Amino acid sequence: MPLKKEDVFQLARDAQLYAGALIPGLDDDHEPHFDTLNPFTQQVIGRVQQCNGGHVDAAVKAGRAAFESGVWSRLSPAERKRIMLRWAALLQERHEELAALDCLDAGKPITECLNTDIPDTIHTIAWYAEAIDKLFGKISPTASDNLGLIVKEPIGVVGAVLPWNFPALMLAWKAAPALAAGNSLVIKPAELTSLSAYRIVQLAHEAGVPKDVLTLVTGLGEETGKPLGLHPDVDMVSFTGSTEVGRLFLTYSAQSNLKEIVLECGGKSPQIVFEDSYALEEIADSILSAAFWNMGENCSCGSRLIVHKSVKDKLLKILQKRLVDGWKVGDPQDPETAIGPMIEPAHFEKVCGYIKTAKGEGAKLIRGGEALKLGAGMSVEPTIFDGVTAEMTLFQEEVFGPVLAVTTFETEAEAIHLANATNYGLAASLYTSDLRRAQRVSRAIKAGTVSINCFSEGDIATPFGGYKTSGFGGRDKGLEALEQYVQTKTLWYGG
Ligand SMILES: NC(=O)C1=CN([C@@H]2O[C@H](COP(=O)(O)OP(=O)(O)OC[C@H]3O[C@@H](n4cnc5c(N)ncnc54)[C@H](O)[C@@H]3O)[C@@H](O)[C@H]2O)C=CC1
Ligand code: BAL
Repeated sequence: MPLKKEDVFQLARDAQLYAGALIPGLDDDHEPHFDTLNPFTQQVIGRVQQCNGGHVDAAVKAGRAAFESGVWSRLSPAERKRIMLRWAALLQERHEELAALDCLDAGKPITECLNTDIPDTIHTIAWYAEAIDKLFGKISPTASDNLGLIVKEPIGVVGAVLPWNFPALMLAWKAAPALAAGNSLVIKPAELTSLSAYRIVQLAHEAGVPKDVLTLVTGLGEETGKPLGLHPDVDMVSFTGSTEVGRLFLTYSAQSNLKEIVLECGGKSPQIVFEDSYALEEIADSILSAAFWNMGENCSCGSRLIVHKSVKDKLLKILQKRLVDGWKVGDPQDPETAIGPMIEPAHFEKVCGYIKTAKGEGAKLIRGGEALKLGAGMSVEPTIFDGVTAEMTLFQEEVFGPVLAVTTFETEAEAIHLANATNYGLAASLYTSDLRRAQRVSRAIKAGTVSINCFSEGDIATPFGGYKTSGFGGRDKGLEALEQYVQTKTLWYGG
């Protein structure tokens, strides 16, 4: 019987939740482990197994043997699709349980988990399942006595290293295309949020994905993530997380077997509001969502508002009023809550540090800036700084919290210059009612996703990833993601 979210909340109160290795032969040894906490109550809600290099090696060996046996890699795409659709159906049956796990483990508002994270997780898996039996190879132009076929083959053993901010959804963004393409996959969730990953992988096995093909190693970055990055028999790693750790994966690859690396890292996304924007009341909610959705703990967070000087004061007034009327801060289990606690005390301190630095560098605090005690956890009031210049830390560095930096401009060229004036290039939004301006500016912004008159990461059909230090090696989502989990082979038939 699927668990209801109330049952999961009770299990968490009893500290009965668990996540650990899912590797054939090793998945009943739960030790050593560390505790996982509810960010709102700061109470232990369960245990997470601390996997080591030995676990990683066992998972990779299982994945390699399964890959060479063809049990999944040589299955017809239609058969893989059938199993993955069954997986999606099982997740649908369990969607309340999965939403509750991410709410409790990550402090994400339950309404978000129920309406966005888990439905998108399920849709991602179903979408790649449906895509995989509709991709055709190519025949090259040759003389009639030759035949050149260009075929796609799975890469082999893939590692997926995940962040804590969208635990279930980021797993799906990696696992769905990697498995649909026929690879074996070793998943390493973030140490702070492993609970939903454990359940989602169990359900994949129940649906028929062979246990050797899809394995899970829980644990810390150095002890579990690093051996995966350095493993000589892993063919590719797809990573989402900080740019700093993303760089490490490039060095792991260089130090080992030149495995392919795909990185989806941080951002400092601009939101440009031109003087000819649609009614400011109409765009205000979109601007606030970009800045404060998921407590600002989002790689595509629209953390820089670049606004034309003539409309700034009016827009800021509207934004502040909307923040008072909406955006309830509180217990993530409350369906009305829009802003929950920060993921952990250390991260809260980091966000507070950025607020302090912004004040010290001369930015003008116009809203928020205060620490908020939320249950036993901590959050930060949705915060807005005006007068932020391109030289300031708040303009340049990813805060990963609910802090919006406001900068003004006077010309279109200046707006473009400011938008591009960081090392990041993940996403951007622009607001204008001039179609030609929208076309010009969207092309000039160096970012992987540019939303026009809205804030969006697109949908599952559109690729997602970054320019500059926001990304490397490929994209999540879309058919582009599927392509990076296969390699190309030429078959040349002689006459
Ligand atoms: N998508 C994004 O843009 C994300 C950005 N971040 C940023 O990164 C900061 C730190 O957050 P973290 O969760 O600590 O992200 P992180 O980049 O440290 O961790 C992401 C993943 O990498 C693993 N990892 C960490 N150190 C490793 C190492 N030395 N070798 C191999 N694997 C390693 C972690 O266990 C986790 O699974 C945040 O404050 C935020 O600024 C965090 C999560 C997501
Ligand atoms: N917003 C989805 C990707 C990420 O934050 O890591």
